[in-house]
Amino acid sequence: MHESLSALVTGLRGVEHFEAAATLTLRRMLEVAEEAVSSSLYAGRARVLRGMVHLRPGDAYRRLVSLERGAERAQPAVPEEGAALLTSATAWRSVVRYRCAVSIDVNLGTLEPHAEGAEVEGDVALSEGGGFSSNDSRQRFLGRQASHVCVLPLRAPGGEVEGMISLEADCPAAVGREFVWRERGEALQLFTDVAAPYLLALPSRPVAAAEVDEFLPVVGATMAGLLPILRVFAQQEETLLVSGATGAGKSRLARWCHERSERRRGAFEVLDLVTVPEELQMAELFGWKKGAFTGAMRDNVGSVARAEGGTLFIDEIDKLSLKAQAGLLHLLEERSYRPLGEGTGEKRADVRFIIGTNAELLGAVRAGRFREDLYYRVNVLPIRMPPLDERRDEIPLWARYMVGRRHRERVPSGLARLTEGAERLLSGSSWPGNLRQLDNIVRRAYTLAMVGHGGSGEVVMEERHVAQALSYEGAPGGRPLSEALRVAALAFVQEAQRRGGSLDLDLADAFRGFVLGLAVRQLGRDEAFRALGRESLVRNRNHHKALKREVEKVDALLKALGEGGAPFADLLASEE
Ligand SMILES: Nc1ncnc2c1ncn2[C@@H]1O[C@H](COP(=O)(O)OP(=O)(O)OP(=O)(O)O)[C@@H](O)[C@H]1O
Repeated sequence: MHESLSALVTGLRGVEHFEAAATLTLRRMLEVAEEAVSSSLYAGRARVLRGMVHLRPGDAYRRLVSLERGAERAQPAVPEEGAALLTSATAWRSVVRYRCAVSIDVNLGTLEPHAEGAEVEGDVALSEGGGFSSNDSRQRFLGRQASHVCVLPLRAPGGEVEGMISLEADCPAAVGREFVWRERGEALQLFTDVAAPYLLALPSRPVAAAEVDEFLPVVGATMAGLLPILRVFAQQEETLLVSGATGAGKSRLARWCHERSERRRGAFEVLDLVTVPEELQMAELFGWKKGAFTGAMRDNVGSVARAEGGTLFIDEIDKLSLKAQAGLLHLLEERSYRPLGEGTGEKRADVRFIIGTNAELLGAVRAGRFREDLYYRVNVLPIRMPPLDERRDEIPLWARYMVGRRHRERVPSGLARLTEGAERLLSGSSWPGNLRQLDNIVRRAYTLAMVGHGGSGEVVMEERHVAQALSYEGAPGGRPLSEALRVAALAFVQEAQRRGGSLDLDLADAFRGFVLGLAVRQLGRDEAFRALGRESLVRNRNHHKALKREVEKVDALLKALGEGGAPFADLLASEE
């Protein structure tokens, strides 16, 4: 065992991607399981099937890898038939709750934590909140022949459970009896603990972004890591929960999933609860019959009926009233509903649900504003859309895509582009409003660029257009200056670290140059110096020297970064 453990450590030191680390770890752990089976009383009557690594910090899936026993080569993050290879929400909750290995007897529906003294859970706890209660998770295990499953927590250095490793075996002879998991539990946990720092820290292997389309036109490094999971989630019938900040692109992602599902030929319906008053939510969802309430002049189908055979995306779910929550829960559990004013009989709903939220739903549960049973019912396949600030590599790509789209709306042929400086400025800004805010700025900058455009030839969006568009963003709700500075400082530190000491602290003085350069560009020379409290420099005709000194610091920084260029040279030239 020690040999196997040190071989794992050596192997992990040499890998660069999460997928490789996960495959290596699973291979070793499956060997341990196999040895245990062959020396147990189930030798010859049990098969070790597969293992899975599943990262889920903050309660949303981040990465997923599975390895079939006997598969020698590293396999894709999610195999083609991956639809069946999801872990169970119940298993995940048990690992988070007990923070130790847990054995699951799928046929009996029991789960047993390995730690001494931890209480044993039976059917009741398993059926709590949407896991095995809906039979989906259990069916998933049964569907892939797993009778006995061991789940082990992946713990971060602070002790938080940020993922899990699960191992599956087929051993009908052991139904209701102790399987090998408990006996080898400590060893398996040791492998898990050794691998945890690598699994939790390594980036995902970049994937070919074949999935790119108008709903997900840009896939940077972070989104590339999520794509394998999204691809699997898209094909499920179970409810998908998409969380993320406002404007991050949740509804487009929901549409992307619909387009990749078996239901793509059906309707994609959106019900945004922000736009529906509480008293009308039930009616909007389920529809109504003429006379069901004052003002109901004729029959009306609701969102569920419109989405029949397709997908219903319900956005801002936390805005749902408690009454409508009860209605939705019934719908999700029974797959049936009754339009308002319909006397008897329920309609069947053949709909896949995708739920969107930018609120922290568990907080709403704790505050008593959201039903716990509904929370578990919608939290089956959770995914978090990262904010734009967590996928900054995408900013210039999105900007180019948005400019192109905007231009085509106005002029079907012809070209529009951003200058390097314009892209750099967008990349350096922060985006609390995410893609929606970026889209707004790009549109504004495009309009500004069109003002000076003669009407023919390429439209070029320059840095000054972007700067001007950004200047309108000083509205409340924008990021405070101190925070923006913190983000910039952090970027500087990270870059310095990456370059191993070649980025001198004095180069951070470039900030003054950026401030002055951008101010002159936006406000004009005199007004800029006045706004920044240096009017006297203009009066004494010292302003040119001051401007030159400061923008040279910008040039020095860009040179050190290897980017080159002199973004404010034109300001100096016009003074000469
Ligand atoms: N694929 C895309 N193509 C073009 N623009 C996009 C795309 N995705 C997002 N955007 C821009 O971002 C805006 C917000 O996108 P979306 O509505 O999907 O976000 P959301 O996370 O659902 O927002 P909210 O939580 O506020 O409902 C869009 O209106 C559009 O301006």
